Amino acid sequence: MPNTVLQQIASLDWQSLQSTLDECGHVTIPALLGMDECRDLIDMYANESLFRSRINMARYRFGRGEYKYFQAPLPTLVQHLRMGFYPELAKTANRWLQQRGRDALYPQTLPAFLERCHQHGQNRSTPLMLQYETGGYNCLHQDLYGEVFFPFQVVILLNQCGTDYTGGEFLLVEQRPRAQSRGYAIALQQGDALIFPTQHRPVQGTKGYYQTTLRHGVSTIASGKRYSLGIVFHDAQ
Ligand SMILES: O=C(O)CCC(=O)C(=O)O
Ligand SMILES: [Fe+2]
Repeated sequence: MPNTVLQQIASLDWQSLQSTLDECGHVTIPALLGMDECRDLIDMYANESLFRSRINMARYRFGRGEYKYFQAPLPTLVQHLRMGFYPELAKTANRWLQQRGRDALYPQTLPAFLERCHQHGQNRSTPLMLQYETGGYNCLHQDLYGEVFFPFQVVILLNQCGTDYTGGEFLLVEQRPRAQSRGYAIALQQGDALIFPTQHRPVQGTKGYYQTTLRHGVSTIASGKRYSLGIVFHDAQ
């Protein structure tokens, strides 16, 4: 497979994406994947040999639906998405730390960051695919899998809202210190990638930056079946 996704990610307008991330904490990249790539990923879902484990969400009261963690080595497209997004998001992550008077923490490349995960006993791959049927949903949560975690993650919607399913919006809830929480309902289209914070983001206040806490989830699928791909950058314990 050619490195098209790597090239595509590298040629995005990162200056504009970075400033939206600074302002809003999250940003959508429309149609990063084409329909064929989305379909190929959905087809992978049935191939058990590609995954290390399958989670029935209702069993853990995580929601209603199912997800599977990819087995390492990751399929090329998934690996390229993880490799391609990491360096730019590491820059944002380090800039956010520096805004809050902290040292830059994130190495420039994904292999260097994963090496740190491995040193902390986090060896299991975390990119995942999720499948929800009518009535399915994903409770608000954070994807932290150990002491080491990357402050951004990416989700890509793999099928089409309105055609393949209805409902099922991506939800992001931002808890602000000493204030009420704010909710964002993000209606993604097939192939769209959404970058969002794993746990926190800095917000400029009158006396410098303060930190908000984020959780994400998915609203109820009113009809049909919804598929998504989650790119988590840290490996799991
Ligand atoms: O299905 C979704 O859109 C949400 C997936 C999710 O929770 C994740 O990628 O971490
Ligand atoms: Fe998640």
